[in-house]
Amino acid sequence: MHDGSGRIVVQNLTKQFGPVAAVQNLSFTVEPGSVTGFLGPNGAGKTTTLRMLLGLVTPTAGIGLINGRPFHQLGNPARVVGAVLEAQGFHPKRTARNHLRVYAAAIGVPDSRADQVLQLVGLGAAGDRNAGGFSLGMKQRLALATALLGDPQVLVLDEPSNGLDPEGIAWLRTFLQSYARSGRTVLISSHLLAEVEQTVDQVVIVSRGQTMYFGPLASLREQQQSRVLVQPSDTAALVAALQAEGVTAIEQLPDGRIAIAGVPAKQVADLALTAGVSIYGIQEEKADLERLFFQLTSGQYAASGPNQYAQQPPQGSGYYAPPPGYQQQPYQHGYQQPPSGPQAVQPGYQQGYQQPPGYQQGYQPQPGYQDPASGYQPQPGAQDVPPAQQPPPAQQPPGPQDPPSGYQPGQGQSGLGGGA
Ligand SMILES: Nc1ncnc2c1ncn2[C@@H]1O[C@H](COP(=O)(O)OP(=O)(O)OP(=O)(O)O)[C@@H](O)[C@H]1O
Repeated sequence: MHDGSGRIVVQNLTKQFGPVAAVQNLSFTVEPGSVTGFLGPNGAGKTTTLRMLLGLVTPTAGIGLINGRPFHQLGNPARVVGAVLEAQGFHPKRTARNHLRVYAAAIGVPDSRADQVLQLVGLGAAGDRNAGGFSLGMKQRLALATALLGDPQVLVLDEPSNGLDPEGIAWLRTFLQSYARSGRTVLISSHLLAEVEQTVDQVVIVSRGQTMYFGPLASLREQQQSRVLVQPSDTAALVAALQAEGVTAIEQLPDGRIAIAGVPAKQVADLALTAGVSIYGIQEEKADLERLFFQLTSGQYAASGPNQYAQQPPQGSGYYAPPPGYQQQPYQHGYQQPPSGPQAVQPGYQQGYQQPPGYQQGYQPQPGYQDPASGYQPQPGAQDVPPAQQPPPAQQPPGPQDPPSGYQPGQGQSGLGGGA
């Protein structure tokens, strides 16, 4: 039996697809009560990791656990984990309500749950419409509704904001935060930090299948450092003057300016004056999280050449500093060598999650839901279906409502926990 903790543990997960190292030694933990963002550029290995966690891909090495168990040992996984990997695969001629009823029957929850989850995701008025006519955003909501059918303790969503309009994104944010604050676990992937920045409490940032950062978003924010952007009359002379003063975090910008981190603008201007360099423009720039994210992940496809002014980044400043354990390479503009091994994950960030203020407010769990610590209870009605009458696990919903061709259990509407 699983431990009911709501905890996701990814331990040294590795997946090699022939020559492609999709995921390399990835480790992180997601605690209940939080929304965790799983972030990285296209091809970073996010989907592969989630698919391994959901038992859809066999790891080359390592393990993914939900409630202390691999997915296939969860019993009726749809009651533990709801997942959306792709908002695809709905039968186009099936109404949203019927789609949900098929899956409700497959996991042994009553038909009435279909209407409940339609309401939950804001599709209450669209239950009689065929899913084939849904917009991408509506399909995202329907996929989420499917994932919620089993009233799961853990939600795993791959790029859930795809196709949502701004109102939909705001709605999803509130929904996921409320869901987490009711004591559940939410893991969402995205390739855009900005998209989830206001939603997530902690982040796992991956690049080229490796962990670049794992910890609270607040700590990542604290690592930011402002830069001074300068347009000097003689760049080489100013760089030499800065380096003579021990200033090494200097970057050549494409527009001809140089960016200097770790020193105030006044010091740069004074140094320039002493060196006889005129300043045509100077500006203090507050680093934003997006740029830090880009710097952590840009190695994946970066093709920029070496920066002629590049020096070793300042240790511990957090601005360019990679996690402890990182083996320093000659620093290149826009390029960060990834860390190797689990020790690259910042140790302090693995500490227990602190419940955010307002915890237990917001999302109201289904009646009958109990805190995981006291044993997870399926929602009322679910247990009304005697085990003998329960349909077999939802490999394929039966009969005339068979999924469209190309459907694979666990894809698309994998609210059944990847095919349960
Ligand atoms: N079945 C597969 N066979 C071969 N290579 C694969 C397979 N699945 C994924 N890959 C490769 O593994 C790497 C990671 O892919 P993955 O889909 O996990 O990344 P991602 O971070 O989810 O990207 P995106 O944001 O674009 O969805 C990519 O290089 C991809 O081409």
